[in-house]
Amino acid sequence: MKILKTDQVQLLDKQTIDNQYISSFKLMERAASKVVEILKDRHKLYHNSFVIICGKGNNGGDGLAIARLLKEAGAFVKVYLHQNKKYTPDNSQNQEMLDDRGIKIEKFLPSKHNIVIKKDDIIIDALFGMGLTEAIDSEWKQVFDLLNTAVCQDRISIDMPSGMFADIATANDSIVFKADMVYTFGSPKLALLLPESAQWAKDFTVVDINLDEQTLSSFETKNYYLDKAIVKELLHTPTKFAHKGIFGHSLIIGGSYGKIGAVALASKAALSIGSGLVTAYLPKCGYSILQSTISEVMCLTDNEADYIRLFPETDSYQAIGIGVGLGQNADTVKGFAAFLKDNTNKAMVFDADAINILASDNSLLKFLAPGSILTPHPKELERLLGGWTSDFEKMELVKGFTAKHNVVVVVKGAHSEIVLPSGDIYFNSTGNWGMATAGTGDVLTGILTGLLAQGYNSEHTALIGVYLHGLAGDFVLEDKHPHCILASDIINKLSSAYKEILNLE
Ligand SMILES: NC(=O)C1=CN([C@@H]2O[C@H](COP(=O)(O)OP(=O)(O)OC[C@H]3O[C@@H](n4cnc5c(N)ncnc54)[C@H](O)[C@@H]3O)[C@@H](O)[C@H]2O)[C@@H](O)CC1
Ligand SMILES: [K+]
Repeated sequence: MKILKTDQVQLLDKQTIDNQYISSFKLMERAASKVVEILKDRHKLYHNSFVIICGKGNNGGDGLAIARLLKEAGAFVKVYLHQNKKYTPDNSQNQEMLDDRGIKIEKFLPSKHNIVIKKDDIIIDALFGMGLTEAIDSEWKQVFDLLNTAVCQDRISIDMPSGMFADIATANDSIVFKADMVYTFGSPKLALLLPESAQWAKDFTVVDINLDEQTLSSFETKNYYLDKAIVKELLHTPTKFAHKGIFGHSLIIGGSYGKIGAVALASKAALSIGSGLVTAYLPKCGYSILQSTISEVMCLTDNEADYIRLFPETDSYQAIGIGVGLGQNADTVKGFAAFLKDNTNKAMVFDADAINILASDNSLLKFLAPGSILTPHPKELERLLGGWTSDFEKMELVKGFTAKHNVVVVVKGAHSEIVLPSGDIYFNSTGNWGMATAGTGDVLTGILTGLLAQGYNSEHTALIGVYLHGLAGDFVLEDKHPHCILASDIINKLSSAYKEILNLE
């Protein structure tokens, strides 16, 4: 799914109105009724009352229409409207419709208001949406403080949390509504996908309002929301003549004393995603552990007992994943550098200490084979790139890195960002907070290595792998609370993830 800029969203709304021969009022009505349908699932309408705070524009128009439709559905609503000289035509029309139905609209000024929030209320924020052009003025502070701190049942924003920009950074000290849930129209807005926005948008749901497909497909973008449709297109379907040779041989290099489990997880994940064969290369201390943990994995050991000094030959393998549990012993670091220089044509998956070693000696980066995949978590990324002042700046830094080294970077997080050498970014849509636990990164490394081994190119590997990893994590939630997820649970649900994408029972 494409992520659109503000001007594209505005043009798309306009083209939808033109091409579908509908009025802008009708489109607003469509948007409002979709939100009300979703609200009926989220809340028992009769148990709470909805306090709807509306602005002067079409975001406020949405709020007014939602108020009317909620009232018609039997809910108790209280409507506040920003007092203004001018409203958009659809906003005005919705005000009249509320008047006609005897639903009172209480007008307020930011500096003088009598908004009351009770503990059973659900706040709906429809003050500013995609029309926000500048930071909200300080005269609004007391209104937002009240809305953000009052005890209530739920805080919902329409389209965007008011005060938050959709595709540029919003300053940390800005006046912004703090939403538990944002119902955003058409496609996710870029800012909703970035970690720094979590303070204002805990979660979001994309509300499909049947915007014009033809216009949508004509838009150019560098940013995508990685969904099932994209991944389904990329997956190969093997024939009955397949044999283990064509599914490739993966090599997982890693492990040090006390961190052999990381190699076990990555190796098992590589097998489970479909690599035909998997060999693990680790220090001697890991041999018995690995052999007794996973029967299907072959094992090669270094001469050292507790860490890796000499790295293996790679000719027999279609894919290599390196770094899980590796440690940073001085001999390991030296061996790793020599290994990189010997393998400048072999695209690999780099994780954990492999990334830390690259970060501590930038001169090694020029030896990365084109198409390599790096999977840093935020701390590792910071070591690799230095700091940044906002997530928007971070994106630009990562794009510079992927272009310069011709590699793919997966920035791990709630919506992991897959950054391609072209500068295209895919934000993952699967996964949950329970996956922020030990070993899930090792599992991802194994998945990516196993996909590379099957002949997927690096870009497709990263897209398929990150999506399946998150989806498998979502399947774990069917029988576990997020707190209880183990990395190995994710491996056990990879099959369900595959089946879901391929629509198999
Ligand atoms: N255009 C359409 O057909 C549709 C629009 N929809 C809604 O319309 C919204 C956009 O509506 P609008 O373009 O009217 O804009 P908004 O309702 O988001 O904002 C209202 C107005 O506030 C003013 N403004 C901007 N920044 C301000 C600030 N810091 N302080 C005070 N005033 C400020 C601007 O003049 C802007 O036009 C979307 O977010 C969505 O909720 C939906 O109804 C779907 C259809
Ligand atoms: K809003």
